[in-house]
Amino acid sequence: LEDILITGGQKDADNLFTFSRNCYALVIGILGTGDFSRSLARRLVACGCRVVVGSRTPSRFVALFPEEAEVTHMEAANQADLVFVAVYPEHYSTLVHLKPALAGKALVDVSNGLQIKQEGPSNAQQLADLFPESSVVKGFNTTSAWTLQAGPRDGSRQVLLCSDDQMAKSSVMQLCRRMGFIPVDMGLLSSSLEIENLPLYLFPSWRTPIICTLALFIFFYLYNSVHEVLHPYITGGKNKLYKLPIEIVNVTFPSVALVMLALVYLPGVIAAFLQLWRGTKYTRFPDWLDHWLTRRKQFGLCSFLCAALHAVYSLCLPMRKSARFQLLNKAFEQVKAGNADSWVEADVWRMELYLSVGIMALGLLSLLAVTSLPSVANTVNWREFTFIQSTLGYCALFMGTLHTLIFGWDRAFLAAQYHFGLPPTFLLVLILPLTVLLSRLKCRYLIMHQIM
Ligand SMILES: NC(=O)C1=CN([C@@H]2O[C@H](COP(=O)(O)OP(=O)(O)OC[C@H]3O[C@@H](n4cnc5c(N)ncnc54)[C@H](OP(=O)(O)O)[C@@H]3O)[C@@H](O)[C@H]2O)C=CC1
Ligand SMILES: [Cu+2]
Repeated sequence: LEDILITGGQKDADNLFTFSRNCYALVIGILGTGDFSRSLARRLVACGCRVVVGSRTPSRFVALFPEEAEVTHMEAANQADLVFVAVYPEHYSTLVHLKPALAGKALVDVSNGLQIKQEGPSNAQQLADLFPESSVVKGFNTTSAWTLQAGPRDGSRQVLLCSDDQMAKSSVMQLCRRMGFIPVDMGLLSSSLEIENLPLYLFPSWRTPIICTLALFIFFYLYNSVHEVLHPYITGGKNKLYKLPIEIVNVTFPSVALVMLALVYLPGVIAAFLQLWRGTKYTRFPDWLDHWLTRRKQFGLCSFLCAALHAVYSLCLPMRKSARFQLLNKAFEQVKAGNADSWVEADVWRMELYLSVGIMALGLLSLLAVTSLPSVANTVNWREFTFIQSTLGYCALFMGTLHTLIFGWDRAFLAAQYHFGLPPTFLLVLILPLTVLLSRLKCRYLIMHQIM
């Protein structure tokens, strides 16, 4: 077996060698004259390949292709060593008359599905069934016509490829490198279903975090509107609708940011408790916890976005006309009352501390967000990464909680006076981070005493 593997490998290597040497002399066929075909032809011509384009009506489209490319009838595909099928899969069956011309050649299926498919056959497998004598390679569907045309400088460089025929796949990989892309071997043709689904996914790992952010935002926004707009209107007939676009949004964002940040660390705590409870770390977590643990980065980035927006909104608060009028009115009332000094030491200190802690929390969150980028994360080792993401993350959570505490403690009691009970906002915003912080300390204690 080893012998076969070695000689097989040698043969492959030889083939690759002759292929790469002949790449310039190689004839690449493209079926179809659509957007994809045009961009691909341009790219191939630019890297020195000979291109033959097969069309049902060549005369109509010849002007759209670079001069170096030959646009002829479909049957011309038999001149090519490797053929790209740039035709929609619905029309594959109209190509069957090319079966003899395409026999023994590598066919590249670049098509995308219209919807996410859980079960096969994929487009590439259907093409392979139609052309059993050709070797089908799936690839380039994740590369847009635009990327092909602009060249790989300005777009994604990875091209995912799969095929049952190792030789055909190697040739396409080689061609890929010639064109400046990075081929990624995805294995056998059965992977084609996954490759076809890839461009159709809509932020799959972001769905839960975004839904959570939106739900929390709506909840806190409604609560704050009732508290700050509806309540003064009903009890005092005051019109406070002007608060809706900025002030209410501004007090809503930090609550969402803090709860989302707590939700980054909560699953880790639950997981640690679960392991302690079970007395082992060698059992699987339930699916929901698994799902939650893998989405922590997205939760954190949503939290960062809310915190950053809160900072921008806060900076804009004094710019508003309403703030200026309120300031003037206050000043006038003060003059009328003959009060020369409105300095309140406790209020001053509270504001200074509250702002300072808030800025620190935002700074730490930015650090967490930046180090979550793959290119930055790759430059730190595992210990450094956990130090930043875990220790500094808890610091950010602590500072954020402190920020809310200093700002909101008297509001909570104020609201209690209005027979509102303790505002649920305040409760949720404080209880969740505090629980996480406390249980984290407890976990540390348990681990330190080697109970795990
Ligand atoms: N556009 C893009 O950015 C990308 C496209 N793709 C895939 O590439 C393939 C082609 O896409 P695109 O170039 O945009 O599509 P177009 O509609 O622009 O082109 C399709 C071409 O197919 C040819 N064709 C052959 N047989 C038939 C037939 N029976 N009926 C209709 N047309 C036929 C036509 O050329 P003629 O009239 O000369 O025969 C036509 O120009 C698709 O499978 C798509 O999923 C993949 C990634 C990106
Ligand atoms: Cu704040």
